[in-house]
Amino acid sequence: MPILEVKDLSVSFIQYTSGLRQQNLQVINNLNVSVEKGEILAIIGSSGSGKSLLAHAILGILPNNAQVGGQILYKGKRLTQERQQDLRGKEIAFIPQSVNFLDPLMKVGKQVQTAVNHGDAIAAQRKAFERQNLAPHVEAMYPFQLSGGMARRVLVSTAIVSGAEVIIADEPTPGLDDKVIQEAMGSFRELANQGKAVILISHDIEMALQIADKIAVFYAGTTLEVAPVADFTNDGEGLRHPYSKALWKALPQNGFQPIGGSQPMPNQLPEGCLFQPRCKCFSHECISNRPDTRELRGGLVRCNHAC
Ligand SMILES: Nc1ncnc2c1ncn2[C@@H]1O[C@H](COP(=O)(O)OP(=O)(O)OP(=O)(O)O)[C@@H](O)[C@H]1O
Ligand code: NI
Repeated sequence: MPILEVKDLSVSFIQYTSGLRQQNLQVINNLNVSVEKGEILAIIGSSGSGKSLLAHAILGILPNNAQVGGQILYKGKRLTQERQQDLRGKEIAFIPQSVNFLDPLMKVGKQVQTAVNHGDAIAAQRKAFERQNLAPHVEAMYPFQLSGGMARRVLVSTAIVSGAEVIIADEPTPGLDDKVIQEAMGSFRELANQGKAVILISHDIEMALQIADKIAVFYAGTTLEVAPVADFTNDGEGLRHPYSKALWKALPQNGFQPIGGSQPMPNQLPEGCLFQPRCKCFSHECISNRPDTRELRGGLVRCNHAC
């Protein structure tokens, strides 16, 4: 059984346009994804595809004007708002996209100590800092005194000391140098090897392929495919969706064959398949009929024609 399972998740925002007119902006559409203990699931997809919103929906930190449909299950039980509040930072830890989540007025050592749920907080913080290559004097520093890489490592330390079973990291490595990225990835692998489930959100497909066990490909607020990492090989013939194949072939080592067009905005989604306007192999059915997610060859796909 997956430790965390997202079934048919939808998120929309109620927006007020001119006067009191209401508009419902659908930003996540019937999204399905799951993660097992000991596994790293990478979520890839371009900007605006819904990666951060999925993380926020799992943690229960969406803004008040968000409406959520579908189900999120943790250990087989529905993750209600109450459970989300109880588990956040304890069993489900979040490494946010922005280092601004650090409290600017609190020394970073103290911040990490407050994330410890069991045992000696100071010892746990020091052990995590050592593991993250943060020198002992860093604990007495404030966030503004840290480099971007150090601030990231403090955030990773917070997740490590929490002892959480599910760790969700949203773009943990933007703008960092290779060495720091490798270190961060090493920490995630270590957590997975300890039996934790890690969800890693990333723009960087190559990095995701290096570290993850399973890749979810997001597009316009849904999952077009979930595939074991081993399917991203050769010509991509093991992949299921034309978009994942196109992403794979757009990588430099695969000939850098870009695809035309762009991801539709949430208020301009096509009626049928979300990828249809950019798809080379669409049929009449794809224009009128949005395919459901289905299981295929040990993965998931949302395409009328994948076989
Ligand atoms: N509070 C909000 N109100 C209305 N629309 C929103 C809100 N928050 C996010 N969105 C929209 O939802 C979509 C998904 O946003 P999200 O932040 O999840 O994208 P992302 O995949 O994380 O992108 P990035 O890679 O840039 O971080 C975007 O179109 C975004 O504009
Ligand atoms: Ni994001």
